[in-house]
Amino acid sequence: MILESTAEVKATLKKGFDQILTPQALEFLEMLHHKFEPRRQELLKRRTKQQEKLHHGHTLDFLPETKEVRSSSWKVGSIPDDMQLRRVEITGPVDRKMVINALNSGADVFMADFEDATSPTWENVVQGQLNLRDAIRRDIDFTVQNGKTYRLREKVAVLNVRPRGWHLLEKHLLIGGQEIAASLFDFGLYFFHNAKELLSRKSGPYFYLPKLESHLEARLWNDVFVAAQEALHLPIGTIKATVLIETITAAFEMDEILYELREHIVGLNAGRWDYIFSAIKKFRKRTDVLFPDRTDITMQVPFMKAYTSLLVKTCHKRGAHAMGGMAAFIPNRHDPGVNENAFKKVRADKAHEAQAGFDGTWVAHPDLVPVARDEFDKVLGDKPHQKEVLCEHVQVQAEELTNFAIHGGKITEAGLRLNIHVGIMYIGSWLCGTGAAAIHNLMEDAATAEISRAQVWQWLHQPHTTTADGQEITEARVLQLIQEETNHIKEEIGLAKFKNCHFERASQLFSELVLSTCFVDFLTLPAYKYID
Ligand SMILES: CC(=O)SCCNC(=O)CCNC(=O)[C@H](O)C(C)(C)COP(=O)(O)OP(=O)(O)OC[C@H]1O[C@@H](n2cnc3c(N)ncnc32)[C@H](O)[C@@H]1OP(=O)(O)O
Ligand SMILES: O=CC(=O)O
Ligand SMILES: [Mg+2]
Repeated sequence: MILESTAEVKATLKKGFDQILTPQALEFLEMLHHKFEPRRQELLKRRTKQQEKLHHGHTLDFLPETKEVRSSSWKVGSIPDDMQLRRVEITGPVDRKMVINALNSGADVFMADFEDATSPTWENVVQGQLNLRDAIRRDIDFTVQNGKTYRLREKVAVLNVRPRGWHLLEKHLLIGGQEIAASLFDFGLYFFHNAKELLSRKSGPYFYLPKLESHLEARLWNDVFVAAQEALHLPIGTIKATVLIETITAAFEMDEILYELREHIVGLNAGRWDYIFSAIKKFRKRTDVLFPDRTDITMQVPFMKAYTSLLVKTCHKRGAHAMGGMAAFIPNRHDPGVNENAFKKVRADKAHEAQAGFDGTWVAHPDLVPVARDEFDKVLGDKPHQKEVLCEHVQVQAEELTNFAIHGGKITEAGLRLNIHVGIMYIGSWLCGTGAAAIHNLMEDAATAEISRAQVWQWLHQPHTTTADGQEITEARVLQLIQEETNHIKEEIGLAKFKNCHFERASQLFSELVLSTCFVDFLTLPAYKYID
């Protein structure tokens, strides 16, 4: 029986978009939606229930019901040749120039990002698919106003794609009147159009999976992969994925996540920024857990060290790559001082990661590729990875993953102000269609901005929180600082940009997010209402 399609695109189709949103591709998305939407919704409800339990004093621990998975001996499946060496991975949004620059950057892998680094306007997400499709076929160029043309070099980075997380919807595609999950939209279109082409070019459909909160969410991805491969008559295991461990709940289920996806997974990545956000979010009401200024939550604090060392150990035990994360320092080609600082900071961060046993890492900017490579080369030499480092001495208990004490950490007026400034700047940029921005020489994206607004929320809603000078953080004080920082931003970027990019709305949204007694799970959920 042939069912009539119920897919409905609620947006205009720009030039070329019809080549992505073909009837066959929509039919494929429809199949994924019908098969998996009910489970996605159940899993989101499960997140809410778990949060309630944490509010009521429960803490996190390794799962008794999956003890066998942790204690038995098994390994992940085969890893394709072109995913063996991933010493340096560049990440970035999916706009045409950036895609070409990233593929040409000299990095081993390019993670094209529909998540933290992309503001998911209709234009960005569909044009992004077109850009990736063209890049895979080496049929891509881009000319800027001054006449400079961008083209692919002979040797380019291996492409991995990060679809949006399970919590987001794509409002422009309805299936039977229901908005499709953004994860299925991004994954489905990329896979449908490119899987076979990639295989013919001796690569494959490779993904990064963001913001998973449990192994059951990994199981859902695994089932999506199986259904997608079957639909295109491709062998199971064709898809390969790296899962970001960037929620504190997932840190307790790393073995289980690898196991659920064992035919498809090649590694775990330490997504440090969302991880910090998740720790704040999950424990935001616990009066014994009050996080200091964002700048004090470094990779060296106990809970971050515990999680990253457990990640390396778990990956290596199971034959998977352990991938490091993003140092936020961004160079500036016009400012040698900023450059020098960024290189120094990133070098130190990458040196730590390489020594801790990671097999590769992320950079946010092409100029950082050689810096990160250099530090990994020093430790790895000629080897593609260091999976033989088993870290058997590492013993991480639940208490260490949830030991949020930060020696010497303080909440300061400057830290409060900075969080407000960065939060509004980032939301303004996101509403204007840009999902990653250099703000005061730091890379800010959806994950880092979440930390800023979650911290202000926590400091305001935990009774009688004070800054180091003894002043209480009250609603009136936060509102005053929001007003002052909004004015500073207006001066900094100029009235025209302030108005055109809806910074007033960004400031309003930031206020709502931090003042509301009910914590909003992701800032991108309410912000999505304001973009087309
Ligand atoms: C927490 C996480 O999830 S981290 C992963 C998600 N975040 C990201 O991926 C952020 C990626 N980085 C970026 O988007 C950018 O580097 C920014 C926005 C931070 C800074 O970008 P810019 O302000 O354009 O930097 P800058 O002006 O120094 O760029 C110089 C050149 O490098 C290019 N470039 C900079 N970053 C990247 C990148 N990540 N990928 C490809 N090209 C890049 C620019 O396009 C520019 O090219 P051009 O000279 O041909 O015009
Ligand atoms: O996605 C990466 C992160 O740090 O968050
Ligand atoms: Mg993230």
